[in-house]
Amino acid sequence: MTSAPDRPVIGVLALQGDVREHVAALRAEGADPRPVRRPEELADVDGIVLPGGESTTMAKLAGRFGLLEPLRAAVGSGLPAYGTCAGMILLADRLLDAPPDQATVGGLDVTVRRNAFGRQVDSFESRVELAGLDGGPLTAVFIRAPWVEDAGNGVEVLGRVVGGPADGRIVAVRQRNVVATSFHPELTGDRRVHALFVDIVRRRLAERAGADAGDERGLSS
Ligand SMILES: NC(=O)CC[C@H](N)C(=O)O
Repeated sequence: MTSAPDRPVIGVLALQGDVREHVAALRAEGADPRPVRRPEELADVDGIVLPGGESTTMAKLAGRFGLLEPLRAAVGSGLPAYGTCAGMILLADRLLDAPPDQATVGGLDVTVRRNAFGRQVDSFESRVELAGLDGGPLTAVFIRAPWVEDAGNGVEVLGRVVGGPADGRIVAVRQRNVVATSFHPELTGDRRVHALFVDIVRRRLAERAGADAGDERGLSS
């Protein structure tokens, strides 16, 4: 991980799902996005995006491509990660309404319910206000989306649904360097969540560069 903090290398898990849209949004925010399909590619990134798609398929493919354990280890040791929709499901420590053998990467101390908005409601749009995001509510596109059923103490709730039958449901969370949204900002052209994530990645790179410089000067042991 030797990238310059101003142009961090951000991987997009490219096994299935809406990879291209994330690549475009990350590039527009000044990152150097790269598709990740193999463990060697994961080793080169400063952050990782887990896209929307089908979480059962993605989890199976991640296992088959030997990526599940490396992803767990990387996210577990602080690699910034951002998951949208199926990506949120992959980052959850616990799942509801999932096949019993569905594996996750984990890293977020949350219980996520798959297809939570009901089968009739395949997709819809809603305005969601996100904590810490300037510029007013964003248009959230939900597609067979999950929600966060409950969140542990260390998890910051960034956004909830307002109004309708799902009023108050948690749809955006952050725990340290891990961010997840039930919806798909990569599909709307509103790049504020990607900007937030790129900023998390940049800050971590800068911190690590500072720590390394300290090591070289013998300032830390
Ligand atoms: N748009 C999406 O990512 C849908 C997620 C899908 N329902 C799943 O469970 O994986």
